[in-house]
Amino acid sequence: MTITREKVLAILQRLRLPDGSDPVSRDLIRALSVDGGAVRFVIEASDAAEGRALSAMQGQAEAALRAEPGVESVGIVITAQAPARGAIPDKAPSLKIGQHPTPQAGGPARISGVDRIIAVGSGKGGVGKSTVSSNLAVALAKQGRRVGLLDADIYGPSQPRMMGVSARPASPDGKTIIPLQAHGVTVMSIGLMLKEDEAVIWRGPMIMGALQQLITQVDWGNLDVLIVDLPPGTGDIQLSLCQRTHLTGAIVVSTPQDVALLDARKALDMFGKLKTPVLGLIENMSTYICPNCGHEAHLFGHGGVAAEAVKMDLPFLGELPLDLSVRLAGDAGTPIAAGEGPMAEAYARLAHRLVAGGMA
Ligand SMILES: Nc1ncnc2c1ncn2[C@@H]1O[C@H](COP(=O)(O)OP(=O)(O)OP(=O)(O)O)[C@@H](O)[C@H]1O
Repeated sequence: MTITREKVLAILQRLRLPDGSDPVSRDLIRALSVDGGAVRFVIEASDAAEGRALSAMQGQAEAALRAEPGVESVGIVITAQAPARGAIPDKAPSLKIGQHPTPQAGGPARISGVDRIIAVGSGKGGVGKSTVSSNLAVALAKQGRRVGLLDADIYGPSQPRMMGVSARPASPDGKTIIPLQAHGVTVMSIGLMLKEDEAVIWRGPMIMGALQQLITQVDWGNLDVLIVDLPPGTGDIQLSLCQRTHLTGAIVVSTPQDVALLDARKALDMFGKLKTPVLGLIENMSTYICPNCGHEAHLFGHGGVAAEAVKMDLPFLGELPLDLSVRLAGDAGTPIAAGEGPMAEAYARLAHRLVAGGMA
């Protein structure tokens, strides 16, 4: 007898809270994972008082789950956010971006009209994940694919600058958000909904709500592939995206440096735990060729990501050189892949590989 995520949710839905509602409909269950017979999840209370009130339910949930055939262990954690009055906005910005996520029945959902979704992640920040996302999106569009780019880096959205878009997306009916178009790609970023220089200080549920809105409220149209530029690390956004959205898979970007690789391994471990297939690894800032003398240098080392891919039995998708033109193009809002030259060709090869493999 095996236990499934759906079965766990059905059991939890039978429990009653003091107000007569159940924890699933109240959207209190987070990070549910069912790994063999091990069931783990977080009950998220809105404050400490609710957390205390919910601790009775923790025992009932554990007893109900343990009684279920196939369940070997149950791990439940109650978290309660301390209210930080004044510091954290309760109200979301316009278009109500940043609401609490609504409960979602069943497993990860597909986006209607979108054939594939690829998440681009990294363990460490600054390794070029956003650069790879935008250039890959543009390179795929150049090969005739219908491509969307979602900037899910809520804390540091960089796609508006890299893709050269700044207009606020329209919402004729106040609900659907019309994404922007740039370099043949349909683009949406939380950065387009916020004022420039405005810091996002949201609690986990609001962040997850914002992500859910960006995915479900944006009119993505018909896409062959949606590229999702994740924030660095292994936090709420990654968890929420992998658990709520049906992903084709994830690509992990790293530099060959040991410290970056160390963090990349954590990202790979996270995708493994969340059962998101890893489509492959990319080595960015691999080789530097001096524009004056042609000397080839390896500022962050070389080949470390390819070696890691072999070790982990994962596809190595390619290496991208460190090249000043990449940064300048990104800063100027026209990804290097939109033009011609060796870097554009490197991205074209990467895009071709994904298309040939049925991944994009
Ligand atoms: N191959 C490259 N050659 C030269 N510069 C690069 C290359 N890749 C990325 N960069 C530059 O490095 C900086 C960091 O890149 P980027 O913002 O894409 O990284 P990131 O991993 O998305 O960072 P963050 O952690 O902020 O999300 C940017 O200025 C970008 O232009």
